[in-house]
Amino acid sequence: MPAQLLDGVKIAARLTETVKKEVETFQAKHGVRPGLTVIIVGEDPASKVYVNRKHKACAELGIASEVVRLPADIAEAQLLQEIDRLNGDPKVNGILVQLPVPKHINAEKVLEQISPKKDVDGFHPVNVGNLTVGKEWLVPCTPYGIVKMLEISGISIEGKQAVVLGRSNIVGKPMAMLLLSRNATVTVCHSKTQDLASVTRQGDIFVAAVGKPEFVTKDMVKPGAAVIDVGINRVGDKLVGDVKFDEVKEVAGYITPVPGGVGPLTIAMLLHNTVKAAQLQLGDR
Ligand SMILES: Nc1nc(=O)c2c([nH]1)NC[C@@H]1CN(c3ccc(C(=O)N[C@@H](CCC(=O)O)C(=O)O)cc3)C=[N+]21
Repeated sequence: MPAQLLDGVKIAARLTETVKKEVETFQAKHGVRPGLTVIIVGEDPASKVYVNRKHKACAELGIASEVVRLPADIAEAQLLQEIDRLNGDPKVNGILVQLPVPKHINAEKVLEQISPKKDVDGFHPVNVGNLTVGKEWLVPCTPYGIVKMLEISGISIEGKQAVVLGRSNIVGKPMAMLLLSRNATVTVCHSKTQDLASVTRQGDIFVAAVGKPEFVTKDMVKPGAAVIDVGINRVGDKLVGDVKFDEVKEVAGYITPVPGGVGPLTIAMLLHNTVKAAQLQLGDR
């Protein structure tokens, strides 16, 4: 029997409904709307698409959103200065610097410049540390969205074997932390893992976040597993995930499509984090 499809658009809409109520409560209490500023450096066309999506999603919810567009050749020091300005602006509750940034800019330094209370990506070392000690404060949007999707879909995590393929700071590592704190037995595997398929086949929950188009084949998947595809790879004019969807759906129990899976959840959790950041700054939490 083919896998049940996990519909990210539908689940994101549900999550967004909740955020909308949080925005209304916040506004009633404080008389202002939560505000998000996205900084985009240079002209990457894919980045533009994401940034427009975020902007639109904010508008629908009553979150004030601004986009700061900076030239690709901006000096690092100037970008850091711009972040400082936003750190000090009380109307700005969330700051997101769209990644990747041009090569002459040190991304790590940029992320560390953002005030941890405004770090809606959850990438600042303070927030990484919080997550690691079990304080879920501002949690990276993609893995957080995946946990919400599992919960809403009735896929239990506790006691399960969870396999995370990929160890990025953005997805793999925080994903592992979230699953671990929900009492899964977590394995993180990657490009240097020996006999990879025998490892990934252990996963009742299998999160693929390697950034290689259709890398995960059916022999790598445990029958009945929940397969979560984080990949967004442009192949020609097509968007494909890290999972070979057509064959893996025949063995998996649940599977997310690309597009329409994890991507929309990422946006929903960004909105959630923006409200949460605003609440933190105004002492609601
Ligand atoms: N600081 C930072 N934070 C990010 O969260 C961040 C980033 N930089 N840089 C780029 C990636 C990518 N990302 C996506 C978000 C939503 C979709 C999304 O909604 N995708 C739709 C459709 C995508 C399409 O049609 O192009 C889907 O999967 O159904 C995709 C990708 C956030 N990122």
